[in-house]
Amino acid sequence: MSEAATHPTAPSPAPPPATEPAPGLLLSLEPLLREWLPRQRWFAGKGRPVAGFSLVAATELLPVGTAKAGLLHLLVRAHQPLVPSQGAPAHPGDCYQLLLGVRETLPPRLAPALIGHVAEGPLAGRTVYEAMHDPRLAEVLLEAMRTEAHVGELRCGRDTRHDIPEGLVPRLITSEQSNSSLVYGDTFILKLFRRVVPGDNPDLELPRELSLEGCPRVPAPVAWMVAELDRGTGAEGHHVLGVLQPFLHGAADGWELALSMLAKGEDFTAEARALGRATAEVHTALGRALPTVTLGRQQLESLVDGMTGRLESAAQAVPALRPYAPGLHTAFEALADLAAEGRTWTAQRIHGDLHLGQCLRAPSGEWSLIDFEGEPSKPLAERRMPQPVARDVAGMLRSFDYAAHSLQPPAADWATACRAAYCSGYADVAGADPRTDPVLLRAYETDKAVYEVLYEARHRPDWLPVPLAAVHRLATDPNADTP
Ligand SMILES: Nc1ncnc2c1ncn2[C@@H]1O[C@H](COP(=O)(O)OP(=O)(O)O)[C@@H](O)[C@H]1O
Ligand SMILES: O=P(O)(O)O[C@H]1O[C@H](CO)[C@@H](O[C@H]2O[C@H](CO)[C@@H](O)[C@H](O)[C@H]2O)[C@H](O)[C@H]1O
Repeated sequence: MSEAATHPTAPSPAPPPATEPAPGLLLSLEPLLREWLPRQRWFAGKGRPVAGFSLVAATELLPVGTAKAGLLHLLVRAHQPLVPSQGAPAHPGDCYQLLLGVRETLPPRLAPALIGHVAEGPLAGRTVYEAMHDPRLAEVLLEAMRTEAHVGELRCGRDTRHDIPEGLVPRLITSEQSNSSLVYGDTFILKLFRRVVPGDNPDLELPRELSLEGCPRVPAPVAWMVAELDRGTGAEGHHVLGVLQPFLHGAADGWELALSMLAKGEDFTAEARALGRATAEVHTALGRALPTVTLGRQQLESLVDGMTGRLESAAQAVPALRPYAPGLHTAFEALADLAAEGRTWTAQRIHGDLHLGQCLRAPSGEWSLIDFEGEPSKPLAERRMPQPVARDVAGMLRSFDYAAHSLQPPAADWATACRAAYCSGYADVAGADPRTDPVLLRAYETDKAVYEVLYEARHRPDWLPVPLAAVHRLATDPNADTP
């Protein structure tokens, strides 16, 4: 550990025994949350008004009364009626993890973290802010994991094979994220999940399994924080709140790397091939570690029904997709035809949302895959189901196409070469080339492109032409995107 990576002053404050936050706490915070929460990038309920909040769990990690800076850990449910005008029943609402700092006054360096000033209730007169911006409070989280603290309903655990040094200096990473991550001394990264659901989060479950399998392609979880909630909280059960893993210092994000090499006219096929190998290594290890199943006719019919349903609802939501729907259906029908002929496929646990942005290349040139949460909008049970590996392969193939669209006109030959190299790399390790199963691959690429149309229409309308171009090809020429 380098000198610069350790804290020069006092040791981190240990989390105290649990204390019950004062009654009326949520009521006093509600006006601030109502204004602040919907503006956060990770807020999943955008576009639907928040009718109110309920407190699922509250833990004082540092007392808010006495210390200079208090730390409150809250799980808060945001209630959002689906169709308020029609008086529809209230949506149960998503549960969010909030880490709030509480001070008398906020020093200027923490101004960007401000949530607001509390007018009444137990915190009246105090300033509430995002605790992760405050190194003093971020240290408390690492210390809780280092000491395997149990505080209220919060439980920290760790893999004792890894040392967690004291006093690593924290910093919040600022990239666009669905969650929030803190880097400690360039040694560890702690991902704090924002929208939390009961059950095993695959972003902890799968990297742990891969680590036990000795698969080096995924950073192994070093520690974790969970909440064990009792009945009566409206969210009983086990909730994964955060995962600490080694920080791959100096690693390049696959998406950024692909764009920069493409812009410079540099060949990316060697990287694409290495990515194919890395994907296959992860799949092979997951296939060994966790159960695999055979998808027979019935399961394939329900797979095809899911794809068809997603296409129909995306076409409802995005008019530009409608002209292509009949052509896209043929991709799913072809899969249904194979199933009707008695063809079966193996399914296993996979990454579930693989694209170039989920791949990190270390300075050594080794690739790692991160972010095993799956598509966050899907229910947890669905994300944890075994699926054909072709789904991850299709995600990566779509990503090469996205990257090619960073140039105008799009670098179609670049994408074709990368897609082929990726499949070859995959075959080197897995022994089976994804291209030998074109019907399944086309069905998954079509499903992903349809998902992307909806995603871009909702989040980045300027990007909509990228998946729409793919949809056009996939709908009009079944062989157009064959790698
Ligand atoms: N182990 C790691 N080492 C270095 N950087 C990482 C690591 N894990 C994540 N990151 C960085 O953090 C960003 C967000 O991580 P990710 O797991 O994708 O979070 P989210 O689910 O919030 O999008 C990544 O794009 C990457 O740049
Ligand atoms: O960030 P997440 O992992 O939650 O994924 C979502 O956002 C991605 C964009 O950030 C989106 O990916 C799409 O755009 C990427 C380029 O920005 C491209 O590499 C991917 O292939 C493409 O699907 C992803 O679909 C969405 O779930």
